Amino acid sequence: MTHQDIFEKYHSEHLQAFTALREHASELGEIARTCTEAILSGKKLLICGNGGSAADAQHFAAELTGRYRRERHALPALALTTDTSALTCIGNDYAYEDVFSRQVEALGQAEDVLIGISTSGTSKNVLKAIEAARKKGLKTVMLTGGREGSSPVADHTLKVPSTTTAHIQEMHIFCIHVICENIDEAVLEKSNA
Ligand SMILES: O=C(CO)[C@@H](O)[C@H](O)[C@H](O)[C@H](O)COP(=O)(O)O
Ligand SMILES: [Zn+2]
Repeated sequence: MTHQDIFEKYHSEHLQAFTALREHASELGEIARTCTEAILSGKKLLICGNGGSAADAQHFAAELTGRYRRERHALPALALTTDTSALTCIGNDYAYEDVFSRQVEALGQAEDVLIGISTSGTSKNVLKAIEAARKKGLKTVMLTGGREGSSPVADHTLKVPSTTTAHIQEMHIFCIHVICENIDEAVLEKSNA
């Protein structure tokens, strides 16, 4: 296959997933509302995921603590994927599936939002983080994909209509940016009122 063939195939698969995502706009709206309400009431977002989704968790948190598109005050969000001492201690002394849930137990407070990102929807550490968050009274959100076997365990779940990890990740980052647009809009509206 030439680059042009690869490009056309990849572009068309991406477009198919992106077009189908339109059907999930209202679920994404619910998720954005959950995150926005938490931020407006002084609560924080905790975000976790593995591999590419760990990068997405960090990207998301940085949009809030740093900035997204517009100038505004810093907002509280934390990726649970960045503290190598915590990750290696918990992974080594307990189990890899506990690396996020243990941090949720330590850092999560009622009405914060835990966002789990998993393209398969089956990563045990992400599922355990959602369980731990529920127990502590956090709101829970899951960004996942359309594969069989991933059943919703969170208060709000967005299943991207694709079964290809790469395209699910591409849709996740789009969704994250839409959530950030909503948060910025509400925060700026409040600070200008
Ligand atoms: O980015 C990729 C593949 O595009 C990989 O790093 C991928 O994120 C890893 O295999 C993850 O461990 C997959 O976990 P999950 O999305 O199924 O929860
Ligand atoms: Zn971004």
